[in-house]
Amino acid sequence: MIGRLREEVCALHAELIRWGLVTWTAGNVSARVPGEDLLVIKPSGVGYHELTPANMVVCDLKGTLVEGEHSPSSDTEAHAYVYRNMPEVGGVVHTHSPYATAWAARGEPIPCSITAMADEFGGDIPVGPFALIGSDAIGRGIVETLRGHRSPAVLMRQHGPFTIGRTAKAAVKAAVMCEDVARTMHFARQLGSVERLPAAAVDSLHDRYQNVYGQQKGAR
Ligand SMILES: O=C(CO)[C@@H](O)[C@@H](O)COP(=O)(O)O
Repeated sequence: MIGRLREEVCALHAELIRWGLVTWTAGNVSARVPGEDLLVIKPSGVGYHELTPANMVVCDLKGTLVEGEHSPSSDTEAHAYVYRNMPEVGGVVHTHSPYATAWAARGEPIPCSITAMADEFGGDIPVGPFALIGSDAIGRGIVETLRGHRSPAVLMRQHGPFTIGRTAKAAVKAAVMCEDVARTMHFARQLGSVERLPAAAVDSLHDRYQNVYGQQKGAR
């Protein structure tokens, strides 16, 4: 299981580069090890082109290194705090994607004014508190903001987006969609005012997208 997760987490880091969500060594992806108090995450400060399944790091859910030659990501404690406090979460992602990070820099939630936001986020993308790196403060801010919230993304104030998902792949998808809607809403706001969708429409769109869209059972 851990070997497969090393491969999956390594491959998902390449998606952050592919979708233009990170610069240099910023950002990180982790996956919970099912049934274990463990997570797999990238090594800190290692270039994306140098990441391999073998240099992924295994930590316990306090953020302590369990297996690996490298120091774990600076955000390991934040990811670990989320896993300890949100048992339904299987993956956590952090990026510095430019448009979402610009909304975070302003401390402004992204208003749910387009159907793509209702689909993936079920409402606004909220802002979490500013917190310094290197403790579980960021993790506390993520959990405080997202617990009971439909959005899988939070804009940590003056820092950048963190996303969660049932799997690491779902958390990466949320990070990709977060940057996509942050960009669209940036353009919309630049050229005029925007209006939120009616709550009933958001509920209906979110339900369809989460439960029917695509090849899900009952889609036909
Ligand atoms: O923003 C932060 C920490 O929150 C960056 O240092 C982070 O994106 C990358 O750090 P790591 O290389 O994962 O240690």
